[in-house]
Amino acid sequence: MKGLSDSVSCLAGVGPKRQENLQKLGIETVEDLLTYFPFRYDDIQAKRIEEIGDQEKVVLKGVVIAEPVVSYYGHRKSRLSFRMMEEHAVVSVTFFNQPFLKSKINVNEEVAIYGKWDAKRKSLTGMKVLGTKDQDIDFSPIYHVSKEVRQQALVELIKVAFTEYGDLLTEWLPEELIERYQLMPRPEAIKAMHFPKTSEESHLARRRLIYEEFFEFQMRMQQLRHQEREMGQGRQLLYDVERLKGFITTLPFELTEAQKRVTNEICRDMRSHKHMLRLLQGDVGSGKTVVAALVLYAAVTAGVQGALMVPTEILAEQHLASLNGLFDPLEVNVALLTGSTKAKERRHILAGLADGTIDIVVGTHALIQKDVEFSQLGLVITDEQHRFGVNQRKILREKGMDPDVLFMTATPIPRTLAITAYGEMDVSVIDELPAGRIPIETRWIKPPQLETVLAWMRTELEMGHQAYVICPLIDESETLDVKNAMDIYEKLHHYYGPTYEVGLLHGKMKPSEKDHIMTEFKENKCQVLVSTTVIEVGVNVPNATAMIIMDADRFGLAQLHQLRGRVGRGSQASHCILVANPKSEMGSQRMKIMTETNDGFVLSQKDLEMRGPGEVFGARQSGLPQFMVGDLVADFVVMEAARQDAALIWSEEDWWKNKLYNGMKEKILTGEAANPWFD
Ligand SMILES: Nc1ncnc2c1ncn2[C@@H]1O[C@H](COP(=O)(O)OP(=O)(O)OP(=O)(O)O)[C@@H](O)[C@H]1O
Repeated sequence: MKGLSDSVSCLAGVGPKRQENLQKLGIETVEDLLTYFPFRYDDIQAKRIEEIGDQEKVVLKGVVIAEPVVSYYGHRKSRLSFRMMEEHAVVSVTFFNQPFLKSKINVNEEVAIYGKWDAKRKSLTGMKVLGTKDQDIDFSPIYHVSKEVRQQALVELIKVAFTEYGDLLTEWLPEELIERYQLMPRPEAIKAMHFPKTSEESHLARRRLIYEEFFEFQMRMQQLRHQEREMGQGRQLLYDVERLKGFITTLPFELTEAQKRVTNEICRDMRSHKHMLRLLQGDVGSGKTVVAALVLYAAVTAGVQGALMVPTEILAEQHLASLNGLFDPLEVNVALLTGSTKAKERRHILAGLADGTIDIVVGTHALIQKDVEFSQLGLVITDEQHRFGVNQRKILREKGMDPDVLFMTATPIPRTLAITAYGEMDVSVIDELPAGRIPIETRWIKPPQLETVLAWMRTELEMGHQAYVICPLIDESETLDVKNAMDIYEKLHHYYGPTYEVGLLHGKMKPSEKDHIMTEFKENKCQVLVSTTVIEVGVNVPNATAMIIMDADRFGLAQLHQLRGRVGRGSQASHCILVANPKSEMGSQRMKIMTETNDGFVLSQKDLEMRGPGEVFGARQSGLPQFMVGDLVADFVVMEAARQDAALIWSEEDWWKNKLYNGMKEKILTGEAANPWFD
């Protein structure tokens, strides 16, 4: 029988290769495909020519006013040019190497052209001719795609899926909620997300799906809490206070008041019968790693093992080194387990974890693989909680382990938002930086001043310091980002070489290559590191005192703050230069705020205030759960409503016995989460 959980390979035109490519986008079943929503729409009506930024991709509609001309040059190269009258202005359009398009361009006829805008020349470099009658020129959905799966192909496939499976889509939200919020029915909303007829319709569809997504999330957070209670009492970890105090006296610095406070909060949880489910928040550089070390050590003195899970191998190694440094005077056996741990070493570590001779293990997801057994796992700490979620926790439980769990994040989230976003989790905050830090000085410059900055950076390098140059996300496609980073790398290599070594780090590199270049940078064998945002989380190179962030307006405030936190980690004065030419007033404001404050909480509060509901597709804040349709910040009100609705339902005893909730029972109690929000 046909079902939405059928593999996409059941669809006409999907062979093994295509299936594999879709899988890379996270699309395995027909339902995955139908709910693979566009992240924005190209809305051509909205823009006037004066508002289009230079090099921005747009669709322009107009009447062709001069016969198109094709001229050939070079080896099989051609240029097709014509002029069209847009609403108020004459625009010249050029297509390269597509002479055959000439037949589609007729004088006095209306055309719609998708292309890149050159603001100075008032001309458009065409990329596509669109039919003007087509409704989709107004609302062309734009999906996150890959090199192998293109926009158009994806749209066609979604159409096929709708024809064959569309009528199997069902409603699961309770009637009372649909009525209360006047929500569009689910099947209709899903269809309108892909093929909206009007902007109004697309708005209503999004509204419905945002609520649905947040509501499911909140229902599952409640479910987690509920299971927590069902599980009954957790284990008390009776740690040795004297040994812990002794450890604190060996630290090379005095703990801040905030560090003491959160350590107490966590220790209290460990000592109690309750399972710990706590989020530790601290601004970049606030000293979370030390707190992690303290509580891991506490767990060890209670006779159990601890695990520290981090998202990348680079970070795992770095944390291992920090822990080993801190534990130096103590008898603690710490091991490292990642995807690249060699087989023999791995066997050795697994044996040590199973027989309890290893006290603490630091690692990546490799830690929760099937064959990893612990003797007595009592505490799991995960750094950057969004990468480790409910599902992994389930895996640990299924191994017969039920450790206390502490999530750590460097994203400073305003408290109200944190409570809503993390449902029922307890939250501890380190809201103080260690004394003696020199605040990072942040400056904002326009691209033409870059030369001056590069010259200034040379003086930093001459003082023996190191620098980061961060390249932005350019496009939906990672390939272009990498190319951009490479261009900048080439340029700097030319500029600083051979006196200074320039390195390149990007997401497409193999883990071993990344490790290699990171190590070179740490050991100061390379002085300038050009990088895409892969370095964002947690890298600690105190000798790096300068950072240049290219096209800084493409990043969200929270992300800029995270990036900036990579400098200013030592005792030297540090600088962060934002290179940006923002196209909007809001963009300029954001750059300005960055230069005015170093306080992550202030920044995230500002971010929250500035990002009105208008900017629904805005850059997502890192560190928060990831949603497919909703935006936690812009749609905060919806999230809060969903939280209250879910809490109310769970407060009803055995709500699943209520017939009105039949659809929801299936979805929440038996189904898998549609979106692993924290992964
Ligand atoms: N109380 C303290 N006094 C002085 N230095 C401290 C203190 N606590 C931590 N440090 C130092 O501050 C630096 C940053 O600490 P740590 O790496 O733990 O920060 P973090 O909160 O994990 O930051 P990030 O999220 O940016 O990685 C480290 O070099 C650490 O040794």
